Amino acid sequence: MSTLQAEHVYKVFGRRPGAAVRALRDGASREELRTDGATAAVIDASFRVEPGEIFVIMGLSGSGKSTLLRMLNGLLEPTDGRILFDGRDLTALSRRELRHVRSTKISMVFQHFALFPHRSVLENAAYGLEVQGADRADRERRAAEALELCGLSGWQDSWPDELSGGMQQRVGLARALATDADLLLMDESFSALDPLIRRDMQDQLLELQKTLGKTIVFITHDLNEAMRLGDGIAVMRDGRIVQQGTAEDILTRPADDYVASFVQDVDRSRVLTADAVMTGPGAGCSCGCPTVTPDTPLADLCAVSARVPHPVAVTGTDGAVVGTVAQDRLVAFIGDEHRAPVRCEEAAA
Ligand SMILES: Nc1ncnc2c1ncn2[C@@H]1O[C@H](COP(=O)(O)OP(=O)(O)OP(=O)(O)O)[C@@H](O)[C@H]1O
Repeated sequence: MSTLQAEHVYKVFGRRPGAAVRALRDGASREELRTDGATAAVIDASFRVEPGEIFVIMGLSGSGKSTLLRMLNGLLEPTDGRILFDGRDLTALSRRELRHVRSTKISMVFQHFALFPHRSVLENAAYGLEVQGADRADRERRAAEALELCGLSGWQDSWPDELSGGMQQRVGLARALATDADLLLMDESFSALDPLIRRDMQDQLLELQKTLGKTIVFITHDLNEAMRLGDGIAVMRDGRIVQQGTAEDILTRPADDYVASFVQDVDRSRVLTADAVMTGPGAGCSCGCPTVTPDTPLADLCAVSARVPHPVAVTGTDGAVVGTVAQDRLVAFIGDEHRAPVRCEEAAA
């Protein structure tokens, strides 16, 4: 499993990129650079993706996501800063070494499935292995395994145009998985799919991730998708990462008004879980009423809370009470209200 790290990475397109980075460090704005003919696509991006983690880079169009992703797989060279893959500086590798890393350690899954129309599903899934130079029997075996993982066994001999959009994207995913690469880079991979199929794909990715434990960087402009998938999320705006954290961090402590305006439409009851709202275990509960686990979404916690006449106990894997959630606190979190509750007479005063 692999670690990926970006250290103060900049990418400037256009005139005098080195001078533009110095100007940015001295406080110049992106607009000022633009009048000088330079576009600062990525500005001072730093993050670390741990092995087996799904790291989501989220931002609107033009915020710099794709440029950042292309630097992560060495397709673009940073104007400044370093990309470390398993501790090795990608920018310091020779072309040959970089090609080797890209074909064996890193796989990409694109938004538009990029399948070859005149190759069968199996041949499409085997494409990355062909690039690696694997022999035919090996490629077919590994591609068939990957297709099975993605729920496509039985479709090996079909042509891409016989498959629905969701299935084609699964072939794209199988192609990325077949190579055994540790790092998957997914660029808006589910954005072209209908909402229900998109949700299915997200579930399937989370399911696969449990067994395969890849290190995944996932680009999206959809905050709900980011929150469903991401162990860690970076929110980009105008080339900068304006906030990094878990879905809960971003939802409950947005770094600025921009992030706050983004999260206002998120369904908090589905994203937040019991451990975000629980307080200390207190006296616990011995009456045998229903309890929840820390990863229970608030929507499900509400259902339990409605049936229990006192705070709901949150229990760990060993059954011990690790926290409690009072109903007023639960309602406050769903309503994005963090102040202490007030009593009627105080409210009226
Ligand atoms: N090759 C290039 N030359 C000049 N400017 C570029 C180049 N590639 C990207 N840019 C600019 O860099 C900025 C960031 O673009 P980028 O494509 O990385 O954003 P994005 O968040 O991925 O957007 P989208 O979701 O629309 O792809 C934009 O202003 C874009 O116009």
